[in-house]
Amino acid sequence: MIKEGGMMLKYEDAKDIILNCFNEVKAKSINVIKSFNYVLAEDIVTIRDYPDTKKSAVDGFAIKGLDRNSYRIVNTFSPGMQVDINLGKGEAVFVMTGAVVPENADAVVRVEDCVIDGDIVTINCNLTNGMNINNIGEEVGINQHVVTKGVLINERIFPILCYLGLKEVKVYEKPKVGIFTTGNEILELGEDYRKGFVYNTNRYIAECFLKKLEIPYEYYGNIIDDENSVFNAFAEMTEKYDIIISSGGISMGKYDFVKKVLNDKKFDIVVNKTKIKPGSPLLVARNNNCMIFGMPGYPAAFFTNFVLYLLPFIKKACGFRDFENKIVDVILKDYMHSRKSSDYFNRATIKYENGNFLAYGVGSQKTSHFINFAKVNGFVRIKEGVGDLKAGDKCEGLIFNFESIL
Ligand SMILES: Nc1nc2c(c(=O)[nH]1)N[C@H]1C(S)=C(S)[C@@H](COP(=O)(O)OP(=O)(O)OC[C@H]3O[C@@H](n4cnc5c(N)ncnc54)[C@H](O)[C@@H]3O)O[C@H]1N2
Ligand code: MOO
Repeated sequence: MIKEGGMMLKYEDAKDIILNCFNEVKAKSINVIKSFNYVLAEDIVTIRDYPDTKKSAVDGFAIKGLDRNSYRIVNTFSPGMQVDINLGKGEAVFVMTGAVVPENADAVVRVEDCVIDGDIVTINCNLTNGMNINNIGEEVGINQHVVTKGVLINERIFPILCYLGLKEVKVYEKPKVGIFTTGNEILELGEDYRKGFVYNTNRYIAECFLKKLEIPYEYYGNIIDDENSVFNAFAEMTEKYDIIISSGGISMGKYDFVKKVLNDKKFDIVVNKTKIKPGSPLLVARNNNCMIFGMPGYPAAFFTNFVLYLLPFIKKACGFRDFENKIVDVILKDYMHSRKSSDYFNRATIKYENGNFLAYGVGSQKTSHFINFAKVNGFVRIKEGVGDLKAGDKCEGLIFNFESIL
């Protein structure tokens, strides 16, 4: 157990310890219809050719023989019809877009390029072999690997599973998350404001990230600053959840009971404080198969820790292959403050302009300030020992909301 006074962990070391605490993710088979927003737990391989018959790419006439311009129409086929005829030389069939064309057809001619007179069709364009025919396996052949496991079944992947006609798919089970906040001064939304109180923000920071990933969670409530209540919350929740997120009560205050309970009771502390700003007082503990994240109370510190440590952990627990945050090289557009004693994660607006990621400051970096997070889509990481940076300097940027850049 790492107790107070132990070595504060560097960011990467803490992240590695947290990510390594991780139990194997279980997979289950579910109906494809229910698989949206799960992470795929198997590679997807085609079980047939696409298409698996020759098909017409246009509404037109499938013809046999390219040495003439008039053909006798012998049939009409629309998509889905079984086509088991072969054409004789000089014969044509009217085929709709997507219809199967006879195996031995040489080409399909668009209806606009034809003149129809009774059962004779005359062609008004140049003919080339195979024109307007989609051939067997031309999109993807049988036994081809088309989607790799570990990706989110999102609006790109889900339609592919439908296109392939899969019924069941293997996905990773999602972790069950429990959240609670602490503090006598916390008001829930909708409660009348009382001077000196704060509205519960951290609950919703957690909920927003979890909702976006469609991870099931329960909010246990706000626990008053009382040791037994905090202990009972942890004891009850470790039975029910894979991940517990608590907020507040982990610094040096008289009523910081989260820290006291996690340190004094049977929980196995794996991280106690990390050398970052904001949000150094992070406590991560394990209890059997449950991971407990005792997060700092200030919303700016809670948010930063969520992005740096919890998000990669949760994504790994969901089975994501790419669970780490996106790191880019940024050029600073504004001065950024740091102290050499820690890694400073300066909140920033990161934009992509003329081939470079540019990081703009958003004003205050005080942990007790939060409102400017409205402009934040990433952090500029000024590493320990570096000191302040000025406009034009290069640095490492971490983007947690890539959509905001595009
Ligand atoms: N003597 C010391 N004091 C502090 C230290 C230290 O090392 N020695 N560390 C400071 C640092 S760094 C941070 S960060 C904070 C962390 O404090 P806690 O995690 O114990 O959080 P609380 O004291 O409970 O609350 C801090 C602040 O945040 C507000 N808060 C709490 N929960 C919520 C919530 N759910 N939604 C919105 N705001 C919340 C709370 O009212 C306080 O204002 O400790 C420093 N102190
Ligand atoms: O690290 Mo604390 O987050 O300075 O306020």
